[in-house]
Amino acid sequence: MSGELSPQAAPSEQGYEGALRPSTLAEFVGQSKVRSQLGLLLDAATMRQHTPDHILLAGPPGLGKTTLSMIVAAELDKPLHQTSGPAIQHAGDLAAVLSALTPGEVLFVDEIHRMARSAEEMLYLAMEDFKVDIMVGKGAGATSVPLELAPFTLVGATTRAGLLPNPLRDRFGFTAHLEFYSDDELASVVRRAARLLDFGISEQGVEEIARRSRGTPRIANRLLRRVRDYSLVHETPGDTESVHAALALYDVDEHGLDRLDREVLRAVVERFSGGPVGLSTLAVSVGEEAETIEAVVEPFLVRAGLLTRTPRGRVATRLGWEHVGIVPPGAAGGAPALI
Ligand SMILES: Nc1ncnc2c1ncn2[C@@H]1O[C@H](COP(=O)(O)OP(=O)(O)OP(=O)(O)O)[C@@H](O)[C@H]1O
Repeated sequence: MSGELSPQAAPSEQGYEGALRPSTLAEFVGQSKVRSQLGLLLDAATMRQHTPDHILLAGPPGLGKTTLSMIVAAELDKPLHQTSGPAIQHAGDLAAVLSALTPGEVLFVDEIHRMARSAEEMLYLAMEDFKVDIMVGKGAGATSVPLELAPFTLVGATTRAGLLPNPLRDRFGFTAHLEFYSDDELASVVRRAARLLDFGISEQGVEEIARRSRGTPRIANRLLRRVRDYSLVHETPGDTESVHAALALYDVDEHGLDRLDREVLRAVVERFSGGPVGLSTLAVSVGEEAETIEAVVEPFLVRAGLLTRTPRGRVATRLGWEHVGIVPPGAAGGAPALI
């Protein structure tokens, strides 16, 4: 198995990321509901010999959206064309991609919520009727020429499903909401990756990495690679001590919070007295993009019970205060106004 990951096959860390991707639905760990729903959709389409409905994958980064798009193409035995919303800035960019698709091809558009409006409108017709109208010429002499497309399946991925306009969202026949993974599921991801990387790690080491991976397979794989580096350089076994030492070096705390998670939580508690604080104010205060805070940091802090979102802004929970090492107001016997 480690032959797949030989230096020739994967000369870089990015290569390892790709090599660790499961390539079938059966190998894909967790998300059991999504797996069965997707499996049924693909099986039925194969039996009918039709292209399946368009698929929208929604959820925080690193939960397997790109991996699932590759699996969809592999299960259908069709080629995959990958692009992303930010790469489609004009309707013409999309027309070029769509007109080059072969029958049954799977088109993966990552960050689909960031596609240009003009392209979105072209996509509606393409998704529904496998047609686009191409504008030829300029000004008063411009004419629209209809162009037939090969039937294709669009797999759109978004970290912010709420930003998709309704007409686009409605044209997907199936929407999968990916959830954070449980510690047990992440332990399976780590075990599988360790086997592929040919790295001997104790069961306690696996569980410790799983616990600190913010519910996210990409992070689990990344932490495993850092522990593997640590063991190699320090000539230590892949045990809990190596996991603790490596993760301490990379600022991952015992709950899996990284530097940015802690900074956001600390800002809410220390600078805004626990909140409520608005997203943009919070983003400025930690010097990060509001979108990163909303899509990457918050979902995990909310899930970990450290932060809540209220109509008036973000509020640190009692656990959140305790996590940054500050006694919440009212905790010593006063009237607690905390969640
Ligand atoms: N269910 C899973 N089982 C095993 N490994 C997984 C699973 N999901 C994701 N991974 C691993 O996590 C890594 C990240 O997954 P992927 O790139 O598919 O996430 P993503 O949701 O597309 O993230 P982003 O939105 O940031 O592009 C992959 O390299 C893959 O090895």
